[in-house]
Amino acid sequence: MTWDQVEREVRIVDTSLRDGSHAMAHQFTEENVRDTVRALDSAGVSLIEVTHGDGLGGSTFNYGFSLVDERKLIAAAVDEAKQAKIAVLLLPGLGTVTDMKAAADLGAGAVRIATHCTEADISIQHFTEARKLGLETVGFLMLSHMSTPEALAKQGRIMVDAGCQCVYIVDSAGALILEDASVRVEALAAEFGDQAQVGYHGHQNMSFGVANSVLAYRAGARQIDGSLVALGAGAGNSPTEVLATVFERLGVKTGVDKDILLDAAENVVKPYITRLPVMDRSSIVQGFAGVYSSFLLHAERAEQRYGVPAHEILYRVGQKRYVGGQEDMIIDIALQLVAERKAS
Ligand SMILES: CC[C@H](O)CC(=O)C(=O)O
Ligand SMILES: [Mn+2]
Repeated sequence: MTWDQVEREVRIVDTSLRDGSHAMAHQFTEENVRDTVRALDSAGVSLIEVTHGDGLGGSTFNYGFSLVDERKLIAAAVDEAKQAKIAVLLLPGLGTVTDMKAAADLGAGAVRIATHCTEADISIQHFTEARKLGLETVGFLMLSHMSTPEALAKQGRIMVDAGCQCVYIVDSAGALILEDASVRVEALAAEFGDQAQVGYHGHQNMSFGVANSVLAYRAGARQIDGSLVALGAGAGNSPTEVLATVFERLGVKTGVDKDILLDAAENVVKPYITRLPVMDRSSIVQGFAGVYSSFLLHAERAEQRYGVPAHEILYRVGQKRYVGGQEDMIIDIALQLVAERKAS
């Protein structure tokens, strides 16, 4: 059975094995992937994302090397999934069309193409090629808090015209608070009508992941991301098991079995997590200052190396409005802070 045959009013998409890769410092084993996909698949989750945290081709010095080649992990996920489709993430400029074709050859059925929220035009070629490959297509407008609903709708329109079937408001920094999320979703839904769906991807840095997801659904979002045990960058994503429980309590059909997800969170994912996502000072600062969640571990490493607190580094990153791809600049900020401390 495919996801569109099951009665569901909203589709819960799981990104534990992609966004969670940031929190795991990209150290997923094949066994982690197999166990997690088996559990999600049996719970009825119809789309499961598996890739390096920064998408296809992300295993590099700048972003951090994967323990296991992501192609091996994608193949393992495809092998375990009985009903679910496996999705891969691609950031144009980091991942290539060749990487996307290789993922499709391995059996991936969907690609989620992510750009900074003002740069949708760099995704056009990738959407065109993805549709030729017969992949389901999703667009991510990352760091959506940095733009207005109207501007986001225009960027979403670029993706839809290029062949994207669902555009996400991505709260990469966990910076959106309640209406901030719903007005953005509403603007996209009004722009697309029935030409494309709208999705919502939340982070828990200021604890709004699940609440924003409910508001996003009410504003018209039909795909909502989560991660088991919130496993994701920063303070993590909206927990998949909580999304399923809350939607069931609200009487919104998701087509997934919350009890299997609750069991998977406790007994499959929690035992292998090396660093539980938490709302601590650094991740809360990320939400407040609007900093990309995946910068957290980079800032923590800079703290270890240069002796300046990660939360101070992250404040400065927020002031400078850095975006994805500027991970190496975190070191510059740490060095500046060291110099300022010496000078004072
Ligand atoms: C580097 C890609 C990024 O982690 C995508 C995402 O999940 C987000 O922006 O929140
Ligand atoms: Mn994310």
